[in-house]
Amino acid sequence: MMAPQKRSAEEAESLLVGVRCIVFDIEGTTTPISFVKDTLYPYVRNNIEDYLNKNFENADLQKAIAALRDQAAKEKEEKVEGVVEIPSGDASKEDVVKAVCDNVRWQMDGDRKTTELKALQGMIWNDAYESTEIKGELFEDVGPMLKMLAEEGFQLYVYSSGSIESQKLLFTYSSQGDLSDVFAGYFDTTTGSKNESASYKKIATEIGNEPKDILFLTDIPQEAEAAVSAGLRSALVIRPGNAELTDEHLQNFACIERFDELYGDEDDEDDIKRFAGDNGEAEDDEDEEEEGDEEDDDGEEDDGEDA
Ligand SMILES: CSCCC(=O)C(=O)COP(=O)(O)O
Ligand SMILES: [Mg+2]
Repeated sequence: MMAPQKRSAEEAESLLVGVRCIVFDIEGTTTPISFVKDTLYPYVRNNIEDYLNKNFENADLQKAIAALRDQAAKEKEEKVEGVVEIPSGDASKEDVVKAVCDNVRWQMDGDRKTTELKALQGMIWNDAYESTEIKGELFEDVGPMLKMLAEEGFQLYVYSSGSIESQKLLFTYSSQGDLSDVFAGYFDTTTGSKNESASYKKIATEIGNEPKDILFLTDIPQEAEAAVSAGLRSALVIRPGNAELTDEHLQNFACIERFDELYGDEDDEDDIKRFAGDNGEAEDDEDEEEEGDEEDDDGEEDDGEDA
């Protein structure tokens, strides 16, 4: 196994030059996989039955159950092995609750990332976050770097398989305080699978930016490849507890271990701020003189109006 292509301050080029938007994956990127596997998922397993019994009449829960039922019926037709069906509305509450618990536990055993499963998980986590029984865990560089990037004018987004509701909960009730303000928007699998390039094209359209101006950060090479196929930039994030990357992935992608490595060497930092943060504000004279007739990465002369 090769050593990660770590970006030292002296030699690394910034990954942020020309970038306007940064899209963050959660599990393995902002948040330890262990938090998801050892805290969030067990909470669902341990509390699902209670949650269903207490909230059974709730309209949103009934919608989530109906979605799981439709998904299971479709997968039964497709002969998906082991699928647990959910009886229809005229079945007893007890039977429906049991089937939903079995279905959810079966899906979680396979770490499935289906929209239907993720929607119900998000609803169950709501109580845990609001009661502060759970706080969204983040790697220690995440909060400060998200705030700094947002202050510098980058538009920040989340794209995770977890439902948008659960993404908002994690960052609102995070171990580093309420970070929900730093994000301009959230995407989940209702936009499409994270392994498909079409999803990233949709995200670019929805946020109104050219794919080339968007950087996607993830721990999963297949997701990075899908983003790059859609014309986005992507870098792999290596965090403690993540799956090891192959030599090929380490060679093909920029890899970072912390978000401050996005900046590369310090000389680039002014250019990065100018591109991302200049929302039409004039540069001061000193900066303009220093820029001279530098060129942008698209080959055009830098007139300071990139952002
Ligand atoms: C949004 S927090 C819940 C994490 C989760 O359920 C999940 O599937 C995370 O997947 P990701 O796409 O962030 O790797
Ligand atoms: Mg991930």
